[in-house]
Amino acid sequence: MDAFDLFRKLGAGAKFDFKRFGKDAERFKVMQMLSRMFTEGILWTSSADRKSRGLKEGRDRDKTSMKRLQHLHQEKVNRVRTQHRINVHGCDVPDPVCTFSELLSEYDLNPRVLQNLSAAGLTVPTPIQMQAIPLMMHGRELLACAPTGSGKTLAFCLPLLTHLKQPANLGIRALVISPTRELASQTHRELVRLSEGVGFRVHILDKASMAAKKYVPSSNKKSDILISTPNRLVYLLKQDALDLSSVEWLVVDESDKLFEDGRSGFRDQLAAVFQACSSPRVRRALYSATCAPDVEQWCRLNLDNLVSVNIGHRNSAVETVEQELLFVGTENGKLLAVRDIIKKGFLPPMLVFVQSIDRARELFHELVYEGINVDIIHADRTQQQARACKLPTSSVCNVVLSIFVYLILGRTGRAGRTGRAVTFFTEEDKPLLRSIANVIKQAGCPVPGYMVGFKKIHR
Ligand SMILES: Nc1ncnc2c1ncn2[C@@H]1O[C@H](COP(=O)(O)OP(=O)(O)OP(=O)(O)O)[C@@H](O)[C@H]1O
Repeated sequence: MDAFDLFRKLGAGAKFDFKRFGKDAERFKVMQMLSRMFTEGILWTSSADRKSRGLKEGRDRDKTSMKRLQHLHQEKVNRVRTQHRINVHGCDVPDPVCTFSELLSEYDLNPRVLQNLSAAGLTVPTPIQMQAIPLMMHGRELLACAPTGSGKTLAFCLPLLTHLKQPANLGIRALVISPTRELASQTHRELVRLSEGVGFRVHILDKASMAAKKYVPSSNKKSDILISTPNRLVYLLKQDALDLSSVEWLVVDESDKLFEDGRSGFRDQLAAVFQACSSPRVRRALYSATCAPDVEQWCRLNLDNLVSVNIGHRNSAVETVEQELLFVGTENGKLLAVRDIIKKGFLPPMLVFVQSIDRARELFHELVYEGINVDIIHADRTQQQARACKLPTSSVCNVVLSIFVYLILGRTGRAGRTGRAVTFFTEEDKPLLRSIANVIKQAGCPVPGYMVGFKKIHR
């Protein structure tokens, strides 16, 4: 029996004085339930009262009060969404939650999970968590877009744990697809941390765990949640070595990366995974840092009664990062500008994003020559080399060169921590400047007016 059933049983036929107790109902967050009971004809004025004043009169009066209260409630919900820049599209969207403890009473969150949350120092949900958690807890299919570092992992982990309730030898019931092994491990860690004391079997499908027999696909009845990269998953599916027919929740994390150019094969992989998750009860959620039109289009075609949630502006830069655009004239000017920033003093570490491996190598040698403590991360380096690239945040001048796209700059502003991002541009970059300046402006950082006035490019 859920909270509404209980409320319905207790309150059936009762009189509710909206004038006197309306505020209390708001305070105790039962307004939605009252309004549902009223619409379903369960909540009335008492029969004696109805008789003495005539049924119609009583009903009409209460209906007006209810409408007014519903209106007030909707206003409050809108205020919360506006304040946290939560944009939703879809029908019958549940209200956002403002505290994790609301999930106990309204959505049956396991108290031990709540305890694990607060032990980890997580007390207030982030905007994406406020809206995506209730949606998934209602079993709604979802496309959730929120900036990097905004807590998307927790936004899907909590509903998965709530949905599964407790460990069961029924096969894999929740599947998370992550684009990289690193992200898969991060999600694995989060799920293990949250489910401590509840006993869920959370497994990661990678070479290491399979070699160590931590996860054996043929005996997947002993697994509740599986996390995997798409390649490995599809490889096993092709060999008929994995049964996904018991999956009830499929989450695709960082879906924009999986759809990036050059990875169009992923769409076929995803289709294969969707097909393998053959249970009629399966629900799907896609999470992503940016709201790419092709991902949105794909979701509209493939998901059922889709709700999309966007936090902030689409493709926006993170607000905790102070963004700056700096004109450096030519390519050589970039090196001079980096040197200048370092000489003026800054709080290490610093990440420098460049466009190619060659460029990273070039800059690396220049900075080493200057006596700067610098390391480099790129795809050609081995996993060990990349892992060994550690950055002590002492007074030593640390620089890491990395190859990423512009918006990943947001990674410096994770979970509310602040950072500074400087984008160098040359004469050649001018055609792209208007779009970048607009993104930075949306994040609330100043940009010279002439930049946003540049001509729009269409492609
Ligand atoms: N409600 C919260 N309160 C405080 N910190 C939180 C909260 N939710 C998540 N975090 C922390 O914020 C950090 C970033 O979260 P997370 O990695 O889930 O972000 P993300 O949106 O998935 O980012 P990315 O797109 O880079 O993967 C983590 O260290 C996480 O523990």
